[in-house]
Amino acid sequence: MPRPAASPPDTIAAIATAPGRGGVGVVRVSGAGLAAFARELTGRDPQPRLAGFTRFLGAKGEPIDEGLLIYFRAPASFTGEDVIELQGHGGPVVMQMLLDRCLALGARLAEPGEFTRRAFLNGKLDLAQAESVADLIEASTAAAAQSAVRSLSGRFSQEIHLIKDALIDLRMLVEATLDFPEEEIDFLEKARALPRLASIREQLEGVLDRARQGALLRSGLNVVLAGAPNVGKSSLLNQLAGEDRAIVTEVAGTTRDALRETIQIEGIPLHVIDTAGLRDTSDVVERIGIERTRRELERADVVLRLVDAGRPGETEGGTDIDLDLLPGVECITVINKIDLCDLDPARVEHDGRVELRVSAREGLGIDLLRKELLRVAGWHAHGEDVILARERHLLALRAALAHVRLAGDQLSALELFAEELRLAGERLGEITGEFSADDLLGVIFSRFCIGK
Ligand SMILES: Nc1nc2c(c(=O)[nH]1)N(C=O)[C@@H](CNc1ccc(C(=O)N[C@@H](CCC(=O)O)C(=O)O)cc1)CN2
Ligand SMILES: Nc1nc2c(ncn2[C@@H]2O[C@H](COP(=O)(O)OP(=O)(O)OP(=O)(O)O)[C@@H](O)[C@H]2O)c(=O)[nH]1
Ligand SMILES: [Mg+2]
Repeated sequence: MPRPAASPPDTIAAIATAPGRGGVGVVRVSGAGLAAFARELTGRDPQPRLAGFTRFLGAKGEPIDEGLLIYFRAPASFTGEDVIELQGHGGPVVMQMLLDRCLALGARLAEPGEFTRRAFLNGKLDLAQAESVADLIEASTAAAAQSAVRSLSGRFSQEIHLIKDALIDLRMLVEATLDFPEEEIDFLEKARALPRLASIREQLEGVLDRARQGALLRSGLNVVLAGAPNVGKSSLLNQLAGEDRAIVTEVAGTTRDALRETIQIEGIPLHVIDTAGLRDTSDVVERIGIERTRRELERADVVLRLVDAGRPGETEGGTDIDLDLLPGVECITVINKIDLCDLDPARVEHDGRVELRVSAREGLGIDLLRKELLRVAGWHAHGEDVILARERHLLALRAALAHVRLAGDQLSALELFAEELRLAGERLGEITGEFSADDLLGVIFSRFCIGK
């Protein structure tokens, strides 16, 4: 929703391309009256939305660089304000000189996310779309990027609007009936209020489920490899990563520091953490490493508890993980080194606990392990359906669903029924930014990179 601006906005500028050297670099400027700004910079009048080859001039008319200038006249721009882009040669020094020139012409340095924030405030994007801009830039897998693009195009927002509209329709009916109390019961029948409420609930549940999948796609899972020394944790990390990342030796106590490697399975980022083997030791360095293992275990979503197939009970002075200390953490027991005792790769389940038999060194049973990781992660979605949600969206969806469920319990008190529907709609409005406080916007946009 566009908001009226009190006074003309400052002109902001930033280098929009990544730091470092590249073929082309872009300085972006947004504000009011930028045609004059462009004239000072190039010595000629810019043509809206035409990329013109020009020289970019310094204060004394000396050339800083030559490149393309694009002038987007408000409101037809990314931010909805006048925007100019200086597309110059992509070196850090020349980019900084172009930026300094813009600052000298009256622009100030943009804050992180400020261009996108202005796009939001000018009604070019809603809040969920603005967030998806950052998610797209940060996406660590192609699947996550595709989901972010769908949100950017407004698919997620549209679904939220549809549910919100259904809530409003139902509420209007209820409020109309409030004036005729004797007809309340009739109303519920005639307006098919209950089936309509049930349908809204189902839609919300569906969106929430797909959003949970998206949250997984967005942030991934922490998978911690833990167990006694020498059971093959580092070998398993290397096998999952497909390259030699961790040092592997036959010496117990090789890994000292936790090592983190992000892999992906079907587009889900998994942050696999190799840790120091657990045992009582007098070695100072190793003790600190083991302390770190325990910290990683506390942050884990999934623990792969490794055991040596040849010596299942025995831990070479090592200690096993105390699962009781890790409530809510999924644990998969991985029996490693099956090649040494003629076992086949397998997935075995007893007492609800899953055990996988693998050989990290020979690469046996690794596919089973990958599948199992997806299963415990709760991944069951198919590409198109996933909504790349943030924690903020999940909270709002859950709260909206709770209000819709409460409404179902309030059929004998229509005022309360209507109030729950109103609250549910309000929570959904938070997602698209219709009811967002300034401090929330501050938090969201400050996490963007500069120039975005
Ligand atoms: N050079 C360049 N590439 C870029 C961007 C940019 O700002 N500059 N973008 C920055 O993120 C993204 C593209 N996003 C954009 C979104 C809207 C408009 C824009 O001019 N919108 C106008 C006109 C639309 C039209 O003609 O159909 C508008 O919305 O009114 C431009 C870029 C990615 N690529
Ligand atoms: N035969 C066989 N040997 C393995 C297998 N996995 C690991 N090993 C060997 O076991 C030894 C220890 O492997 P690592 O991966 O370093 O074990 P770790 O659990 O990381 O050990 P620490 O870092 O000391 O805690 C190495 O000699 C590996 O080659 C396997 O599947 N089969
Ligand atoms: Mg190791």
